[in-house]
Amino acid sequence: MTTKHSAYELEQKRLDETIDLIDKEVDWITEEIKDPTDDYVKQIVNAGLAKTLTYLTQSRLKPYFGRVDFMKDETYDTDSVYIGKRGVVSSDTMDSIVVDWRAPVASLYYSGESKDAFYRTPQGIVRGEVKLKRNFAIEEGKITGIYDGAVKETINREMSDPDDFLDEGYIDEFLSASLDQTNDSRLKDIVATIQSEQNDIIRAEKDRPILVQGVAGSGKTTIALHRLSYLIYNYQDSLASKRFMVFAPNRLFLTYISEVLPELGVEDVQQSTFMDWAAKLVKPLMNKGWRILDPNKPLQLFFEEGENREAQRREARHRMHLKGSLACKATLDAYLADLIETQINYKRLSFIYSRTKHVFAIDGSEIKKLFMEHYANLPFRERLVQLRKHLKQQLNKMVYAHLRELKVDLDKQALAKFEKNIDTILDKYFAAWPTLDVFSVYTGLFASQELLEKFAPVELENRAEVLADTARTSAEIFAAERIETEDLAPLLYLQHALEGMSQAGSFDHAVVDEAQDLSALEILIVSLATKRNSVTIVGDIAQGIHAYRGLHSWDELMKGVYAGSSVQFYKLEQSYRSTVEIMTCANEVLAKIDIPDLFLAKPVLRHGTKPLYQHSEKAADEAGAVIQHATKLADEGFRSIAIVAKSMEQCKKLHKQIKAGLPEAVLLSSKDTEFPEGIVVMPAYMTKGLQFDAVILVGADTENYGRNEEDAKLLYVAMTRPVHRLVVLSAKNGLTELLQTAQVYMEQVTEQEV
Ligand SMILES: Nc1ncnc2c1ncn2[C@@H]1O[C@H](COP(=O)(O)OP(=O)(O)OP(=O)(O)O)[C@@H](O)[C@H]1O
Repeated sequence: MTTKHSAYELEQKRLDETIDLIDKEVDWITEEIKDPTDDYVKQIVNAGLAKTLTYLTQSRLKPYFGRVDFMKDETYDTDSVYIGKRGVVSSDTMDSIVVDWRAPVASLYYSGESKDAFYRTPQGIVRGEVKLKRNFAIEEGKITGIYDGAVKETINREMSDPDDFLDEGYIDEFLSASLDQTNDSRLKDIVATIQSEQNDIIRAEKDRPILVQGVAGSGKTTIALHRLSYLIYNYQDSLASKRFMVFAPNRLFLTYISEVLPELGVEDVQQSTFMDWAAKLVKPLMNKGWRILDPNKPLQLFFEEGENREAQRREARHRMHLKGSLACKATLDAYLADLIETQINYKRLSFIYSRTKHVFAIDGSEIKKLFMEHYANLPFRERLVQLRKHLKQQLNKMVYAHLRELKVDLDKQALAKFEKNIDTILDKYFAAWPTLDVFSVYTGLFASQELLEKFAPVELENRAEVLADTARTSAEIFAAERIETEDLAPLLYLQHALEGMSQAGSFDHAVVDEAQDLSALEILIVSLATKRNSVTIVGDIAQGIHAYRGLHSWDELMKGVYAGSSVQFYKLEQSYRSTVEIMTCANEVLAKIDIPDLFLAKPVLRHGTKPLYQHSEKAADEAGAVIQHATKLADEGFRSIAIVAKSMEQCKKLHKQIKAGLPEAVLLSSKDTEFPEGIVVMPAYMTKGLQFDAVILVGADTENYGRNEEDAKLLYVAMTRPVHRLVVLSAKNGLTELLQTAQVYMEQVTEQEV
């Protein structure tokens, strides 16, 4: 396979030549930019050259990872294209020595076709046949592996049902080799091993909503970021990466992903949680002295222990669910329409011209029609502006016609006075119209059961109870001059309807990661803030741990937010993160509950050791087991180890208990933004989206995880975080029922055996 490959000599020669050429490029660029210059244009050129120089210097000993031979239908010529992280062009000949992975022709390397292959260029589609797909493992300028599997794989797939391959967990040799090498759990670029179904998403059309349901570890976060890189490379004239936005669930996660961004050449994208971004926009709308409640309060309410919390949880669930739904949008729309219909007195607009006693008038019904129908698609405030403009023009026209009739020739000054008078008349007319302030309209509506009952859609499930709970508990929150994070999206929607959202269309492209955590209304707001619906929304319904908020089915977006648009839905079922042994156990958990639209992960064929399971009779012994396992895993060389308990309270307690035995363990909370290597202790709900070499799951017992959807999903999230090792610990009354069948796939150990 490696040095014995028949093409080894030729390929090594080609690599040596490429390195020589890069060295020449490095020399001339170094020479070119060595002297500082006052010439502004040259400064810009030099800055570009300096970037190229940095990349060439870093990549010279590994300038590419793949090759594709393509015979064009038109000419029957076969070109060999070498593909790397960035393109390399010889400045002597202007030949492309290495092609950037994002270039149109490079899609041949990733797409599954071999015969009837094609790629798109701005000039049109180029068709032909892929003769060879070759992967290289290169270290320090030496080829250490040549893999020609890719075309074989395609042919095999063509011959049998592609699903058979997925069922078998098919994996090509090169991918297998690169996954095996993973001893660093940080997010990294995957340009050398992007799979065909991932490539389709990365290269999907720019101006349409892309929705991706991908199982745990299927590469959703990774490919969403690669898509940004692809878009910026191919549309640099119309897109700017600083107008890209990545929404992710927490600040820790943002730090986690930001490390891969420079690798992908998109380091200056904006990143935020939806809440931080929305809060910034909503604050100027709020009354003085009002605050936004701590977003962690609901998590604690739902995941922390506490007595008599059931009623409180039910009310909160009703309220938060309604505020994130499209039913909320419908309620706001209906209320606004009613305000516009009933609160505005569409009076006749008239005035008398004192000189002639002529009455100029526009009928109230005409004004109403203009406002309610003609300008219906504009925000309220804009409608007022347009209506006023229109009325002024109409009055002016009438006045001029009248003056012409009377053959009165007014001088410039008199005309200006006339116009001023019309302005005064209009000022008076509109002064009687309500101002409809966003914040008061919203708080007024949601604190009133009567108004909610009047305007909420009739088909709302469990309507009476939901509306009563929502109005009563919202009124309580508002009375304390607070709003909660669930109020942000409805407030922004109302701002959009009344004033026009201040951030409307401000992003060139937006990525929503872990989209199952956002509500349909929040996703609608992201779309309103993004030009031409250019959004990539990735998530996994099976990892939706918030029963009280978030998406419960993709239909909420497909048939709701994006109904009537050219939305594209993709499914990723192959999982790349964890070993077969870990994923088998995790899948057993999901099988215990009944989730509609469930997508089970198919792990790639990467094997490891069985997850370990240890039960401690006494709860106090569990901490000892944690220390023992964590120390052993660290000794084995695993660099990132997460100790995961269900709640923050439990984590704090555990952290204290293990401190003496594991002084290096760091307790992470949702306020943390740094993501340290080594041993961390964190609650399960915060592990979402992250990955670790090993996870020690503490307290996997009946008391913590009941057989219900919420707990099962939370457990699943925690179990799908490790790349290599999983240890499950239980105490008290034994292993949770959710793991009963998974137990056969785990190796049970005792304290002495660890
Ligand atoms: N084509 C690929 N080649 C190599 N590694 C891959 C590939 N696709 C995904 N991976 C790896 O799989 C792991 C999981 O990727 P990522 O975190 O993007 O998945 P995810 O779908 O967002 O996961 P989750 O929903 O569980 O948070 C990462 O280590 C990533 O590098």
